[in-house]
Amino acid sequence: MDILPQPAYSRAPQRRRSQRASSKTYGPAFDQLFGTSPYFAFAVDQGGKLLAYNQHASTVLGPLPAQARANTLYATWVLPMLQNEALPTARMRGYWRGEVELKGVDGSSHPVTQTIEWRANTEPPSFLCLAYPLDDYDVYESRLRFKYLFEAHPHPMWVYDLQTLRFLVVNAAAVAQYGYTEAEFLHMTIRDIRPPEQLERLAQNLAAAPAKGAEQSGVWTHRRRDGSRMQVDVSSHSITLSGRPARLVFAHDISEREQLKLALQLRGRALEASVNAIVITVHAADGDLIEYANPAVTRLLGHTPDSVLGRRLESLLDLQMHDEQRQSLSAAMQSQQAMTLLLRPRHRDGAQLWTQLHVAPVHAAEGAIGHHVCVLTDMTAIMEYQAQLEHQANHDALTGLPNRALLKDRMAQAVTFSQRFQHSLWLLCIDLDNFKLINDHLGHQVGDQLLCAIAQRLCDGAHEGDTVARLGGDEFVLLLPVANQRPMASILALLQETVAAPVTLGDQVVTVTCSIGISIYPADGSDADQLLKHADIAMFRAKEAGRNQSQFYEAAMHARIAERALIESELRFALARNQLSLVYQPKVDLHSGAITGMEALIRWQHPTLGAVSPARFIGVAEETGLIVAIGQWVLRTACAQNKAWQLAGLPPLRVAVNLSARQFRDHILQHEVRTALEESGLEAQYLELELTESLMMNNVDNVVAVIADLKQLGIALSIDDFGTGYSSLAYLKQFPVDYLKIDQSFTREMLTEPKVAAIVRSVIALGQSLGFKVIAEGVETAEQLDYLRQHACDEMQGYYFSRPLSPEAFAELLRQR
Ligand SMILES: Nc1nc2c(ncn2[C@@H]2O[C@@H]3COP(=O)(O)O[C@H]4[C@@H](O)[C@H](n5cnc6c(=O)[nH]c(N)nc65)O[C@@H]4COP(=O)(O)O[C@H]3[C@H]2O)c(=O)[nH]1
Repeated sequence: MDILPQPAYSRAPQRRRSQRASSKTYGPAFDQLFGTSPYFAFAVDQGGKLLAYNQHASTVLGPLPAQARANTLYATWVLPMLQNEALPTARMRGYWRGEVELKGVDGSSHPVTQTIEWRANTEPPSFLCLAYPLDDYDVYESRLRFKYLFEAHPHPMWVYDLQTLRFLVVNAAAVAQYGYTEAEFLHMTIRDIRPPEQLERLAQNLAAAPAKGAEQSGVWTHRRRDGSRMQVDVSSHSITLSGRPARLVFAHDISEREQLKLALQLRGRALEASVNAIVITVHAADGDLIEYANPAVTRLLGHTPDSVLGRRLESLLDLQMHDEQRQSLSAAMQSQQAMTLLLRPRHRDGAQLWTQLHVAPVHAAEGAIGHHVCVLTDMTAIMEYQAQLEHQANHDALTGLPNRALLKDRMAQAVTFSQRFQHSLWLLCIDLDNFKLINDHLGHQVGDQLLCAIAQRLCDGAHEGDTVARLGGDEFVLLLPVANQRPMASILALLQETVAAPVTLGDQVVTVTCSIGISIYPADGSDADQLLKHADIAMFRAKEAGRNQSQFYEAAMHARIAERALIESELRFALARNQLSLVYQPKVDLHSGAITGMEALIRWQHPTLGAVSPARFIGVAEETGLIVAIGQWVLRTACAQNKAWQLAGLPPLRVAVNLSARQFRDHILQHEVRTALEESGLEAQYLELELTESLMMNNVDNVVAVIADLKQLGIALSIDDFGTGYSSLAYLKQFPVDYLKIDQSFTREMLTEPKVAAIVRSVIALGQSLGFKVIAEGVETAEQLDYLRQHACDEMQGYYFSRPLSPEAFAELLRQR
């Protein structure tokens, strides 16, 4: 094993011939190989008889006595240990190596490393013994060093022949780590432990092998016996082994280290690439200081990582404004456990953020907390979105006012407050009058703008603590929590004035009034729902009472609302269930007494409610829109009935049908009228439509256009309830009407109220001067009849002549006359 630094005397090997004495018995090959070797070389047979020895052995150990040479070696050069242990072991295993002391003939002692190889194929079979002298202490010590550095080295080491690339010697760690036995290694070349893709690199490396002794190193992939691979850090030195150029290789398995390095690199990269700001603080006597900050810190807080090193986390987060958060942070940094906090740090530019801070303590080897890993997640967008969602859930999208949900919440708080401090609480339900008309005529955009403008005005007038809410549509609510300290009457008046002030929307000026319903805590309800319901009822009452009014809730209103709800639900099925019918009231010429026509009046016979008068359900039908379908049915039924009477031979008369404003709004009236006439076959001159005065005056432009269309068909038109609305004479003359109908309230009072009588006379004179016929409704007495006749009223309608009659009764009346 001459990989040891060679002893001084071996550097100039004596190339003398070996003793020839035994060459015949052991063969010339021995002389050739070992004759001039600077080491001890000798061969013995199984009995210990010396077969050959080289010159170095004979020179250093001394020539053997003749009988020893002839008989046995043991008595001279070899210690008993060699005889008793080494040779039997070599015989058994093929090889033995160990340190022994050879004994010179003169009694001198020669420490050597002895290798013994069993050679079964020589004649006779023999042991080839090679020994390296260790008599020099340095050599001995380097041998020991070798033992520990090479053989017992924990990392694989080997020597390979630079020409054949064969392994010449491998250590135990190589055997253990590569999985090959030592014998297998010695039959392999260094190519065998390389994966194919590295062979070219190996070849290049070998070609560029450095000069003797120079170190070469690099990271390679090696293959184990089982095919698995490992990353090895290889360093090698050129040496000479048995006179041949070789390289001593040291291979350090760095697979784990590389994996660890990769894992660390990945983690480092993850830290750098994290969208969350990550800060590592180190524990210091007077508080934790920042030791590391990733780039996300800049994105989140505006500070560069370098600029925050050595600072405190608390100062980085700039939490001066938030005492409580500062305390929580300090508690988290002192806690032994991971903690998560919601904080409001400040960006370097002053912007307030929302962040979630997760603080995790890192324990040092001794167990104490050495570091804290602090992860800051930007929650600003999430929190803002959450706030936005909350706002959306609690506010009206159009006006931004609190919606019903938030109003109820505020009401619940206000009720609690009022209970505790014995205050009263007012709830005002404000509904815009005729808002639907504005929407329909001016468009939804203008409608929306108007709602926003009204919302703004209500807010402007509200006191601190009041809530202005929008419940949808044109309905606003005002919650006045400490109302008993305020002059409510003036508040209501001011409210109505505020709403009614003209609003300029683009190039239009819009004016809208409102109806206000008021409920008061605790008198009108003990909770939000009740108070809202009752304010709503009162608001409906205000609307019924003629709009632009305010109305306080009264218990009786509740019954009316309940009845209205009942009517509404039942009316939906009235048509389909054939519960509706028409009665006809004759119109009579005041001069001739002849029947000139009849007004068709609707009747509803309900199985449980009985006969429901039009006064109870027409208004509901108009509000719910059911009047459109009901109106169509009335029109078709009246036309069909009139035609049926004519076909039955009765004198042709004109049937008058009442129209509601809603029927005008849907723009299908002309179509409906034509269809009713066509289906029934009735000529247009036998149909009259009665329009109320307020209907005509509220939609002048639209009504004028529709009336012009209808008049072209040839039908007659009358203005119903004349005198109850606010007719403008300027408009009146635009309508091509045939009749003015004096409202029955005037007929009823004209004989007792001189002013009413004057109105009646004026209407008659006005109508006739405009070319209309005038008909008085509700004539019940002969006196009324006389008065009307006296003042040249054209026609009358009333119980005095006849109540409304069923079709059969009406036909009978006609027949009798
Ligand atoms: N006290 C008294 N009343 C008299 C007298 N003569 C007639 N009346 C009643 O006066 C109302 C006249 O009808 P209107 O003014 O058009 O007033 C009608 C009309 O506005 C509406 N209406 C009735 N039928 C219809 C319909 O088919 N369509 C529409 N849109 N409204 C209708 O309902 C209102 C009430 O109808 P009715 O209850 O049938 O009431 C009828 C009639 O029965 C009298 O001498 N004394």
